[in-house]
Amino acid sequence: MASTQNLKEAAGNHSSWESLLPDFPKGPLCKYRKKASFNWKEMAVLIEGKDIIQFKNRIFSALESDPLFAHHPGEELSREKYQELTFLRCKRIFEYDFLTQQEIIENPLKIFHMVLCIGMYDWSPCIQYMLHCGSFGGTLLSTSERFADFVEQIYRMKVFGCFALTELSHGSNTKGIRTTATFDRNTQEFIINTPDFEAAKFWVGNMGKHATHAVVYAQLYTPDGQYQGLHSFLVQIRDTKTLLPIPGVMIGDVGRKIGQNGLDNGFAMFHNVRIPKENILNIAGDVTTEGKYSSSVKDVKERFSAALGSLSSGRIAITAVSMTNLKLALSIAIRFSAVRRQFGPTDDEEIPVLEYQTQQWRLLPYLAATYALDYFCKSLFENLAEFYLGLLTKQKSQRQADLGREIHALSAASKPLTSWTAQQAAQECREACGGHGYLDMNRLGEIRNDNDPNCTYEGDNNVLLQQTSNYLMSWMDCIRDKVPFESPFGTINVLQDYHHILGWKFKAISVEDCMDSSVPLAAYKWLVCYLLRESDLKLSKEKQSGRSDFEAKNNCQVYYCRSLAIAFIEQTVLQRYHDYTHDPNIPSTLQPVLKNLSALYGLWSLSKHLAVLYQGGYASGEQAGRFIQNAILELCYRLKDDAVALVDVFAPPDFILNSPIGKANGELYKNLWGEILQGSKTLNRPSWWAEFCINRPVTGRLKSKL
Ligand SMILES: CCCCCCCCCCCCCCCCCCCCCCCC(=O)SCCNC(=O)CCNC(=O)[C@H](O)C(C)(C)COP(=O)(O)OP(=O)(O)OC[C@H]1O[C@@H](n2cnc3c(N)ncnc32)[C@H](O)[C@@H]1OP(=O)(O)O
Ligand SMILES: Cc1cc2nc3c(=O)[nH]c(=O)nc-3n(C[C@H](O)[C@H](O)[C@H](O)COP(=O)(O)OP(=O)(O)OC[C@H]3O[C@@H](n4cnc5c(N)ncnc54)[C@H](O)[C@@H]3O)c2cc1C
Repeated sequence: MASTQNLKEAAGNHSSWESLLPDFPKGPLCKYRKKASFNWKEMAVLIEGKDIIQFKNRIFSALESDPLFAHHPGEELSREKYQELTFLRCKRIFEYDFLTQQEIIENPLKIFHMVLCIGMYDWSPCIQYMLHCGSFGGTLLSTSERFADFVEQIYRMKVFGCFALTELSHGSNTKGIRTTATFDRNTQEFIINTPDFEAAKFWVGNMGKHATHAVVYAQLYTPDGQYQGLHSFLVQIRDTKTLLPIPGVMIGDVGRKIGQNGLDNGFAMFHNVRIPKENILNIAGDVTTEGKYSSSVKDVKERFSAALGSLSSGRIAITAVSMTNLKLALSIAIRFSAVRRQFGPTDDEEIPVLEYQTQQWRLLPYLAATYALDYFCKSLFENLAEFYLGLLTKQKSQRQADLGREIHALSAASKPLTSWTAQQAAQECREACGGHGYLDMNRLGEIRNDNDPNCTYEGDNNVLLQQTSNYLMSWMDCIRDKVPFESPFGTINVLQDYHHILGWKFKAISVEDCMDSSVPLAAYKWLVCYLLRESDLKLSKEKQSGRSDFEAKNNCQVYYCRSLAIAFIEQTVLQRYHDYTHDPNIPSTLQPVLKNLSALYGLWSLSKHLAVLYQGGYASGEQAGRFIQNAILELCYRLKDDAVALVDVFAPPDFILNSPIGKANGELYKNLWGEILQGSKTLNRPSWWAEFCINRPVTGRLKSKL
């Protein structure tokens, strides 16, 4: 549903938008801006609302005016300097204190807008901040009152935190974690121990150089020798006055990474480190003074879910981080494509590369995906806020448990979908900008490399998709027995009509028929039901042929459960975006372009499943596939004149985007040339000039004499 406030503001008077969103400088992009079918400012107000636009402007201009955030063209920072700068910038975010508690309560979505604005500038300080306030602080905040005073220290940056789950030899398999926490009744302490280096905590963001405290996951043992499963503990790892390691803790940095090098990812080994009894995060279980394990959650599996529950918010955060990378990459590639000219119908008339069908087809579906995923992220964050409120208020209802399961299933698939889409888009945008896309200063390499770990951390994408398909498969008994069911956010309610939907067929009889997202949406509903049925059948067959549960599940992933999880999340994104774009309250000036985006996202995503649509009998004959392909091309064509304005809606200011070829004035060559000449060493003779001019090589001097 469209936000009523945003609808009112979009319908409001145009002059009030002007001060919020100043016009772009005149230049080569004006040609496309004039051709747009809608007013980009009206669209921005509809999508974000004035309050958020003002809030974002406040953050962007604070960063732009602050020398700590100044760009230094042509300068290459060492890793150590970059880590220092990242920390100083993170500290500055605390000094700005952009959000009051009251603002967070009134609109929790502002937290995410704030961090994403900072991430648009550079992901390193943003992720450092999120790990500290979100993964570390948020986990303690939602645990119990016991940590209230400590949480105060987190948000005042008196301590600095990290989240330590992964070990050198175990990441995805969290049950395989080998760090131990043994309760000592005599001293009322837990003893945290790393059995050997393969069980060292590894990859932990902030741990490498500066975190003072960690949420450490460990296997709990009570004094009776009983193993109580995976739990988390608050452990001090460095002295807050000296940043030297606490006795018994060996900590270090894992080294240079492919991206995000401002962040210090680290490792730690604990040699019988003692922590107070109160430092167990009593989310699902606790230990009494006598050393007895107590838990209100009787089921071991449920305790495990609760111990890992805080990962869902991280996965939703990463969904939003990836979607933001789409915005950055597309802003650059589309502005470039609208100005860059190559070839033309006549020798003396070259046309912008955006006019080429191939360029449109390579970029515009990602633009449509950005709009659909942006809307989805916000709706998912609202779902998370509802779940989080329940956690904070200690809800123990069945609904709260169901919310947790659904949030887990959604976040375990939304992270893969969005991070992979951004990964592919960043590469496509890089190539779409030709050689200039490969220049570091144009930022597409940085976006691609910084996005890359989104596919791995907070759970490897392929592993996470199994969680979503497990959740979907868990409804099969209800479906078979025709027992009514529903989920709190309604995302699985489509399965209520499973038997009926399986009889559906592709019905469109022309390309024009396919130009609305209702067509791909219907196909997706069938696809989800079909893949669910096939996955279930495959699992039964595997079991019947004598395979163990483990083997059977493993043999059902490729083409079955994995595809099911992907189809489900794409269908969910499309359903929400379709409903939004077809809301009768959307201004008529914006609805046509929004509907085109929705249709393009739906058809383009669906086109990757064409083989299955035919295989399962939903589509038959040549026409269905041809209609879908032609509709995609037609939508790309219809959207190409809107593309620049659509990017203007979400592109951050030039200072933040920091890409000469992506600047809002479209002066591609002037911007690029200017930036190159600003480099402090661009025109210098190399410092090693004498190696050529004086120390000439003696050809063959080192040739083997054998
Ligand atoms: C001013 C500012 C204030 C801000 C404060 C406000 C705070 C608001 C909170 C916002 C938080 C924002 C956080 C931002 C963070 C952004 C960080 C970005 C940078 C990234 C850093 C990276 C950090 C990391 O990588 S941490 C390490 C992550 N590691 C993993 O994710 C490991 C992946 N593996 C697993 O999770 C599991 O082992 C899994 C899921 C593969 C399961 O393995 P297994 O096969 O052993 O178990 P199952 O049998 O499948 O599961 C049993 C049972 O449990 C259920 N379950 C599992 N996980 C969850 C879960 N997370 N939630 C709920 N339920 C879960 C599972 O479904 C099963 O249930 P059944 O019903 O039995 O099927
Ligand atoms: C930049 C970065 C920052 C990180 N920050 C943190 C942090 O702050 N805190 C923290 O605790 N961790 C952190 N991590 C670790 C991260 O969470 C793990 O890397 C992630 O959970 C994946 O685990 P793994 O590396 O052990 O991969 P593995 O589990 O070893 O996976 C290797 C491959 O095997 C495949 N695979 C594994 N299991 C299965 C299966 N059952 N079925 C099919 N295929 C499978 C995977 O798909 C993958 O391709 C970070 C990682 C990175 C890269």
